[in-house]
Amino acid sequence: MIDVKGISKQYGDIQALDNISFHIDEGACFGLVGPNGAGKSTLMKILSGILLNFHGDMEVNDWSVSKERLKIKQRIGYVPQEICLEETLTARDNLTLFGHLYELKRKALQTRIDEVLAQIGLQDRAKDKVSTFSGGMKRRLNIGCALLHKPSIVIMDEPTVGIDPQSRNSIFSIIQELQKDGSTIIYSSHYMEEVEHLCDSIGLIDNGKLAEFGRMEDLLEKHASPSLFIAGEGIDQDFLQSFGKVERKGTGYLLNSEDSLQTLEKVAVHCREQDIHPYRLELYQPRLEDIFFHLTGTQLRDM
Ligand SMILES: Nc1ncnc2c1ncn2[C@@H]1O[C@H](COP(=O)(O)OP(=O)(O)OP(=O)(O)O)[C@@H](O)[C@H]1O
Repeated sequence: MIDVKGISKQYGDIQALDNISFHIDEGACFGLVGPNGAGKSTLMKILSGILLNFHGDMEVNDWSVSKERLKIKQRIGYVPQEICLEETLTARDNLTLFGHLYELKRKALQTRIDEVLAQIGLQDRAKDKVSTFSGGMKRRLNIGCALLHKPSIVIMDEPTVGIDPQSRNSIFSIIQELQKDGSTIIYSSHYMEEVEHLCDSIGLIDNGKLAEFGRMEDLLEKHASPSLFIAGEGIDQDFLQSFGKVERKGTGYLLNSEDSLQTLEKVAVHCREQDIHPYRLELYQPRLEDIFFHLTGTQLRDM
């Protein structure tokens, strides 16, 4: 169990984190979601024990990060957002270098490196220089370096930025295997679909503040009042606003009302009477992206 207790962090005048508190169950895959600059990396670095100068505390199984930082660090594997590898060395040599940082001994280290190479699917490229690797392979090796000491908590800061869909899927598989083996995962992203796909609990962060956190299914249920999506020629704000609250979404409009099913019937009748033929008229279940927008007024994309 990880307990984050009132963490705040300031860089000069910038309030990067403002009194953040949440908890993560053991074995969970926790997604930290927010737009660029929201404070995700800062929080990840504090949770990893790398960034020391902050207010508040974090407890891992009742150990406080401010008092038992080294003990906690041994249980954590941190995958930074920036690729942190030596390009002129092979994959195996990079892993050996990181293994030495974790003070793993020679024979045990080589055995562990073989296990990690299999885990990240790079056995065949172990002897190749990192400079010959694709972006996705570098990302996987970056993850491998954080797994050498068998951490029970793995913290990954936007590990899929700038890679192709195939590499992304293989990173998802690595994460799912880690979770199956009992690890707790903390995963940050500004791609909502990734988090929906991978994580069982989430924290939504915007402008240094935690807008919401909890189990994914509880959150979806809490914010899940369906609305109506309608699009077509002749359908505009004036046409719809007598039925409820209207907002533009993509090529059409979202219509929020007390009873969306009843509204759908009324809109359908009205369309027939007016000889208007929508090409889409359907109930729309909010996604995490909508919930985030509803809570913060901030879009996750194009920031
Ligand atoms: N070392 C630093 N010095 C000064 N300001 C910083 C520093 N690191 C981060 N910040 C600022 O703190 C805020 C939060 O940044 P942070 O990198 O934690 O956000 P993020 O959610 O991880 O963003 P991204 O998705 O772009 O990585 C931003 O306003 C950023 O400019």
